[in-house]
Amino acid sequence: MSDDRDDMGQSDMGLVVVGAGGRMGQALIRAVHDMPGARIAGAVERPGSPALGRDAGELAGIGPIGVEIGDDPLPVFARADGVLDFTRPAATVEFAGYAAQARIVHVIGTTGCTAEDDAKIAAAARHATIVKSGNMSLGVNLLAVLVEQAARALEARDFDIEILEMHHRHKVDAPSGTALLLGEAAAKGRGIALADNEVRARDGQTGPRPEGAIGFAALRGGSVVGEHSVVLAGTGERITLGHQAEDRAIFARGAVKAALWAHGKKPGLYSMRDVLGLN
Ligand SMILES: NC(=O)C1=CN([C@@H]2O[C@H](COP(=O)(O)OP(=O)(O)OC[C@H]3O[C@@H](n4cnc5c(N)ncnc54)[C@H](OP(=O)(O)O)[C@@H]3O)[C@@H](O)[C@H]2O)C=CC1
Ligand SMILES: O=C(O)C1=N[C@H](C(=O)O)C[C@H](O)C1
Repeated sequence: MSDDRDDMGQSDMGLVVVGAGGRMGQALIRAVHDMPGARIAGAVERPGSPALGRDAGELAGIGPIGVEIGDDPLPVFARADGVLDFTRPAATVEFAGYAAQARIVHVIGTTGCTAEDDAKIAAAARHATIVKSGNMSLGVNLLAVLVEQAARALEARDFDIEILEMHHRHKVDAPSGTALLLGEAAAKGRGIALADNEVRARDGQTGPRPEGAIGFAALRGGSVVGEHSVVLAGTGERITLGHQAEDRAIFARGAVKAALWAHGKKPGLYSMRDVLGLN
């Protein structure tokens, strides 16, 4: 644990960044470095990663911080207060188990998890304090509240809901975690289950649109950080609610704030809406 104590004698929260060589991993290193009350307790990458042995700060562009990227999470988790995890579903499930063993905070930004992955994460939340969200930004979580309200106010027989997202060419999952989060918000507003009403793709002779469906469309290309629009399409008018992410720093700052919020909370599975007080 840390010796870095503030004026009140409180020590900073020690955070491990897993996937430290990735796009979000590097943004997280910078965000923890800049955030009062938090410090980097470790940096982990997958075995065989070219980032192994590098200084995490140097790789993230802030200069050396004396934290070498390693490939063994267990000893690093054992001396940390929390984990920031934007990696891949299989890795995240494994890290949730380790966070549960260590009884620490696990902030999960990884998207593309299956229902089976989510069940394992929920089981880990019996012992770990987990905050999981498809989007850690303030803007998107506020947008989700607005989408829920709009979906509640506008009836399914009058307004169709379509969710459009665009991301960079490297993204490996679709629809995005954010699109699904917004779909859940719309479904909640309508009082329906997303799983029973979602249309994830359209191709060929699709037939007319079923009333009450929530449709998704995903675009991939270039360096787009993340753009989401929720279209409520009526007859003769259309409402569009949207968010454009310009910098990954918004997700990284949100994740560090989530960790600080979760520190000392009892084990359980929390969302970013809990963290931001939007529930
Ligand atoms: N919730 C949110 O607010 C946000 C969520 N995301 C999500 O975060 C995830 C990561 O995105 P991004 O940073 O762009 O992707 P990257 O591919 O750039 O980063 C993922 C990193 O995790 C590493 N990794 C994979 N497996 C392991 C493992 N077992 N142990 C340690 N590290 C591992 C990868 O290594 P390698 O490349 O060598 O395999 C890579 O460095 C995605 O699911 C994305 O959708 C992204 C932005 C915001
Ligand atoms: O992969 C990304 O980049 C992003 N993933 C998240 C998602 O799937 O919604 C969040 C953000 O849009 C960037």
